[in-house]
Amino acid sequence: MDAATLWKRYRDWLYYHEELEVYVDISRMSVEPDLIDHLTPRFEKAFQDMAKLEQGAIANPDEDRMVGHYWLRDPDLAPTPEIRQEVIDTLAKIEAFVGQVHSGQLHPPGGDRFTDILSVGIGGSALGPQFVADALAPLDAPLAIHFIDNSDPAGIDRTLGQLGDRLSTTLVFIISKSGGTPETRNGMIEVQAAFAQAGLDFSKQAVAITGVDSKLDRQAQSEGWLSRLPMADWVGGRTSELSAVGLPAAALQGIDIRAMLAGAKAMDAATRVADLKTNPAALLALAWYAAGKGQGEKDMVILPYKDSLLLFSRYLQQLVMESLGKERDLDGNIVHQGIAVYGNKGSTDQHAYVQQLRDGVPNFFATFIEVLRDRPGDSIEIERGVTCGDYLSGFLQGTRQALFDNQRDSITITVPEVSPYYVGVLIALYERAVGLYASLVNVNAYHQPGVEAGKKAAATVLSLQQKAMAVLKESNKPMSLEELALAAGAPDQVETLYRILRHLHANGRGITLVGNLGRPSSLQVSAV
Ligand SMILES: O=P(O)(O)OC[C@H]1O[C@](O)(CO)[C@@H](O)[C@@H]1O
Repeated sequence: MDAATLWKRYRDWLYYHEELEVYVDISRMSVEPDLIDHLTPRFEKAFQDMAKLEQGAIANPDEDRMVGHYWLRDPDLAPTPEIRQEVIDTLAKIEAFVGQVHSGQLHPPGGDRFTDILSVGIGGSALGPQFVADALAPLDAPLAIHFIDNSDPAGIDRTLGQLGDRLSTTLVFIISKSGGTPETRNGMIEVQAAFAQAGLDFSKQAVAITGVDSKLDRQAQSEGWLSRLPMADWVGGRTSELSAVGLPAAALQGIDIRAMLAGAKAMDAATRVADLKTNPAALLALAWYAAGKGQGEKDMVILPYKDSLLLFSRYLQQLVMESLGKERDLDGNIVHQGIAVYGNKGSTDQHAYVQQLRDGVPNFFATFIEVLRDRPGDSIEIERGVTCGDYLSGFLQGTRQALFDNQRDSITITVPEVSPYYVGVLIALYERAVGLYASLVNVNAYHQPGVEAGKKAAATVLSLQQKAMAVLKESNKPMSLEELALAAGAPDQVETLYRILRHLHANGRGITLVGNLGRPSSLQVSAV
């Protein structure tokens, strides 16, 4: 394509929202006019689907739930006065709680002020708060945040070690919509044990953020925890950052949550427009469709050229992959849908995997996130007339060009700055794009049946471990793996058993393994 044609194409496709000061450029994506014609009726349906969802339709038929994250930033859109009031009351409760913590009215038993937050949660109950903290928390945040988002003992120790003596002034958030996620439960029990060991009263420093009347909610109530903040049934984990999941921690760190909500609300309005070329989320959905032929054939590589947006790709990974990665479509057909998402940040990635993006397997499209303002205040010149920020900007343009020259497509999203408002804008933009794309490819974006399989299998493994240990304690002679599996009632689970025993052995957990560890059939196992 010659320069004049490309420049025309750029101008034809460029989306700019004057009030929001946000640009979306899909001119470097191969979108054929035929595709637009083909998708126009589907987009009409997608816009209608989103309108129905915002009006309170059951958008998640499997779970018989409404999907209402849009109401969080504009309660007037809520489908009933009760939900509207629920949103307003929860925000008021969050702000009152934050005010009391900041003023010291709510304080730990052993100090005047809380100094830290320890946020325990996983998936949607962690990724939003992590992204927002990394993007926006000021260096002198009133409270510093730490996360436990896994069942990894060493990871938990590391986080607790970082807190050290400040555990006595740490506010603990246990965040789980369902209130029953094992990793979060495990993290909570570990933290409770650390409190007990330090002679501290966990309940005086703990806050439950969970669905009303969940197991966690009931526990917090019966143990008299410091506070309980409600998660609405109609907010999904991966769209919960602007709910009680993300707002309390953000506000405690001194982040302007009203600005985050305002940014999301403004982007919601911009993406409500039922017209493909003037709706930035629809443009993204169209570009994704064009790249992967509506079947996720190309991965989405997110390249924010700003350090503070580093975790955006991890956040989007859940939002996009848990929403779109589905075996069946809404009619029950097997479709194996999804778009793989990964990314890090530019220009750092230019010295890592951009080599493959430029020259290697062409199985992706890139999304550049450009931030116009380099830093608050002026920059020094690195060379005559050139700043560090000019370099970053040049690297972005250069990589975009180099990819295009080698037939690698890219989208560019441009925002003026990284601020609470624009984090809200970006979250809302992608939430809507995912909703629209899901409608284009006819999948339910709001359930996650696939996650259950791994959870069930893990429960089976732990149950086998308990049975095997019980058998070993009863037995007075060493057994082979096959004998033990048979005695534990799982003759076809020898490999699983071998791996369980190897792990127990490595941790000195009451078994002896004699034989060659690399030759399972040589092993004899007994209880210590
Ligand atoms: O907030 P919860 O209920 O603990 O769930 C955490 C995460 O687990 C999932 O349900 C998947 O297992 C996610 O969808 C969710 O964000």
